[in-house]
This record gives sequence, C-alpha cells and structure tokens, in this order.
Amino acid sequence: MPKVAVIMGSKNDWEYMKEAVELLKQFGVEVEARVVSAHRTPEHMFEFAKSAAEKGFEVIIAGAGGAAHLPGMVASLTHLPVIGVPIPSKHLNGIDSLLSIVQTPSGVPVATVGIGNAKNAALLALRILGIKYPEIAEKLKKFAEEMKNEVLSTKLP
Ligand SMILES: Nc1c(C(=O)O)ncn1[C@@H]1O[C@H](COP(=O)(O)O)[C@@H](O)[C@H]1O
Repeated sequence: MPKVAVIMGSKNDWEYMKEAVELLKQFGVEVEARVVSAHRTPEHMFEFAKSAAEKGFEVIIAGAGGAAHLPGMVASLTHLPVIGVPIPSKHLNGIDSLLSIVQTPSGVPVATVGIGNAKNAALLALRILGIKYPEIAEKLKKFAEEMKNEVLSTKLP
C-alpha cells in the first residue's frame, strides 16, 4: 500500500489539511498526518525530512501558513516530491503563505496548489502515485468521470 505523509505547521491547519487525508484514505493510501514546524520544531523537521524516504513515504504533502517555510525546507532535505498547501492566514488571507511556498529558489521544487486547496494536493499526490500503482490511476479515472457527470447533470433554476 502506498504511503503519503501529510504534515502541517500547526494543529490549526488541520481544518484544511484533513481534506487531503480523507481523500487519500478513500483511495486506499496509507497516510501519516502530523504537526511538523520548520520554525518551532526545526530538529524534528530535519529528522522527519531526512528519514521520510527510508520510512517508505513516496510523496509528502506539507501545509503551512504565513511565513510558510516548512514545504521548502522539507524539500531541501529529501528527494521525494513535496506538494505545498498554502494555508489561509489571519492577516493576509494566505497570499503570504502562497508566495512563501511557490517562490522557492531554483533547485528546490515544491509543487504548490491554491490557497487552502488541500484536496488538489491529495489529487496531485494520487496522480504521482498513479504512475507506479495502476489501481490508483484507475480510481482517478473513475473520480474524473464522476466529476464530469456531476457537472453535466447540473440543473440551474
Ligand atoms: N508556516 C509555519 C511553520 C513553518 O513554516 O515552519 N510553522 C508554523 N507555521 C504556521 O503558522 C501558522 C500559525 O500557527 P498557530 O495558529 O499555531 O499560531 C500556521 O498556519 C502554521 O502553518
């Protein structure tokens, strides 16, 4: 069973990040979710990122808000794909989070989704896993088909 780590800078990010966890689980992916902060728990972040591949994780999803350094710092310490979720922040509505995550320096890629869009982070992780696991690729096709049918059957008042 593929394994994805879903990390976040604060327990307060869970209200957004739980969406990614739920969707990944629906697709039969093993998920480990935990709070890891580059700012508040730097040693723990280092240890987590350095050992993530050895522990069998194949993709890391990292959510952070404000000065959102977590996804980029984790990406600098592992060769695994890292998907960043900019968490809406109190003062700047997540624009700060988005720019902090998307503007990593050349050489340290973080695939960045929209502000608060943990669902897309999960779907992107599933697409990455789908390269290796045909059953996930199949489920993604079904998911897209269902979404299409839902849109096509929409009746406006
Ligand atoms: N951006 C980071 C990092 C980091 O990047 O290491 N650690 C925590 N945070 C963010 O701070 C915001 C406020 O956190 P609190 O609500 O706990 O004060 C959260 O959105 C978290 O992701």
